[in-house]
Amino acid sequence: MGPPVASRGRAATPTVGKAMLNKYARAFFTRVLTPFAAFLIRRGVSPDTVTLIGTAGVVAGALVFYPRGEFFWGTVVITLFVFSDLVDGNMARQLGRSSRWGAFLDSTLDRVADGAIFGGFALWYAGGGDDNVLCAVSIFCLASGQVVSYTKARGESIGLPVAVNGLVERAERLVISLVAAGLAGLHAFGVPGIRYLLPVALWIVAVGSLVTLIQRVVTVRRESAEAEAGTQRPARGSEAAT
Ligand SMILES: CCCCCCCC/C=C\CCCCCCCC(=O)OC[C@H](COP(=O)(O)O[C@@H]1[C@H](O)[C@H](OP(=O)(O)O)[C@@H](O)[C@H](O)[C@H]1O)OC(=O)CCCCCCC/C=C\CCCCCCCC
Ligand SMILES: Nc1ccn([C@@H]2O[C@H](COP(=O)(O)O)[C@@H](O)[C@H]2O)c(=O)n1
Ligand SMILES: [Mg+2]
Ligand SMILES: [Mg+2]
Repeated sequence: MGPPVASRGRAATPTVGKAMLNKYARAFFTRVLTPFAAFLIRRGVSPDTVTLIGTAGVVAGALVFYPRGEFFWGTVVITLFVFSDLVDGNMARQLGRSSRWGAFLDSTLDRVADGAIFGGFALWYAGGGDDNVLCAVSIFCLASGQVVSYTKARGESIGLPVAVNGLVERAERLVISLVAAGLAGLHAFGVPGIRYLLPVALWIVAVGSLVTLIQRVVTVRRESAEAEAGTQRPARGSEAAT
């Protein structure tokens, strides 16, 4: 087994097949957030500090507000902190200090933040939201999102490129859910007919995550078969010798 293909995180991510947001929105937000990242660097803040505080803010916003059905304020708090996930890497790159540890910390805490967001939805539907089906859909979104990310991490750890990102990456999962939750939260301010956006978004994320999971598993199976065939193919001329 060779060394992990993508052990340094984003630099090794294949550019083909990137999902739309990661392809286009990331470049835009990089331009917008670079001055802020530079400001934090000048103030002596480290990328790891931004990663940790950003995750803590997302977790707090999700678990304080969502289980009570306060979707507007929960989404406002989460949105304030979630962009730290783009700022930390930006700071590391400006400092020339992108590291394996940073990639590990970033990805690991992404999973924590996602767990809190979809866990917050599940807690609402298990309690005051009183909807077992939507509670189950929220749990499915939580679990499938984690597994989707795991497929890439595990595939790369066994030396495969995993050259597919799939239909619904993390950025899509977050944008679809958070935009819908923020808008659904306006129901509390008297905006009619809007609270159904969150259930619709959760179903979209659930189905999209399942499709993405299948895309990634199929890719890893193909790449794995190609890699095995490559290593098991007899050396040239060895057939004649036996
Ligand atoms: C009047 C109504 C008011 C409503 C209140 C406010 C609403 C605000 C609504 C939404 C805001 C959504 C913001 C979401 C921003 C997400 C940014 C982000 O952090 O994305 C993370 C993503 C991935 O980062 P990484 O590369 O660090 O992570 C990798 C990833 O997790 C992999 O997982 P996988 O994809 O495989 O499942 C792991 O495998 C890997 O380990 C890990 O490293 O970053 C990006 O992809 C970059 C693109 C970001 C795009 C952001 C787009 C934001 C678009 C719109 C926001 C504003 C919309 C406002 C609408 C308001 C509507 C009312
Ligand atoms: N504390 C951190 C966080 C991130 N990195 C590096 O940035 C990459 C992720 O970039 P994002 O734009 O998606 O945040 C990650 O793979 C690391 O290389 C870091 O070094 N320290
Ligand atoms: Mg990050
Ligand atoms: Mg991240």
